[in-house]
Amino acid sequence: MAVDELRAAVRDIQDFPQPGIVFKDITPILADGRLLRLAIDRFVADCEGQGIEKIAGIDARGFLFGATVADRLGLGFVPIRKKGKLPWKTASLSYKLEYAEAAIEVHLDAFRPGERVALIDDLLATGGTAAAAAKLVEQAGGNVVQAQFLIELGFLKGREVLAPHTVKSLVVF
Ligand SMILES: O=P(O)(O)OC[C@H]1O[C@H](OP(=O)(O)OP(=O)(O)O)[C@H](O)[C@@H]1O
Ligand SMILES: Nc1ncnc2[nH]cnc12
Repeated sequence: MAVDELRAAVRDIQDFPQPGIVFKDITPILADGRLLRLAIDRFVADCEGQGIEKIAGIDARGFLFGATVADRLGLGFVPIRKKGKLPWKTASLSYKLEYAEAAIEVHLDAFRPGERVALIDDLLATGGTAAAAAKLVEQAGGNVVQAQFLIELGFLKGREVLAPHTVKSLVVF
């Protein structure tokens, strides 16, 4: 099955970026044209029928998938960036993730009021990053219809942190 091929290609790196973390390395998927297309096809299929009007991608790995999906669907793409990178007026939030703390920002004029947004990132772990991103989209006027991930680490229960938003993941570990 296609999803099993994606799962098999993810590489586990022990103790990165710090002891105790098993890092899910997606670069083998990015490096394989067939697998990359397969992943993008699945992301696109999960958007269909949802009336999505804009894609928001989370810095940095979420840009790889988000912008590609946006292009496939003929939609605009909004970057949710790590603090200090966006040049205009922003909404900003600090958050905790599996192995760090950080802050992300979005431009305040990124969405039309009520615009239907799919939020895309490579990986859902504790949900800290995606929950902060969803709040930012809403502070900027967007309506988060769903959050989509290549990988979900189910045992970290990020899905519960994102509730009541709909979560769609291609591969669950
Ligand atoms: O669910 P969480 O516990 O919040 O973790 C998930 C986040 O962690 C990683 O990003 P990271 O901040 O390492 O940034 P990168 O994409 O720039 O590597 C990953 O790409 C997600 O954005
Ligand atoms: N275990 C993990 N592997 C890759 N990216 C992550 N982001 C947060 N936790 C992660």
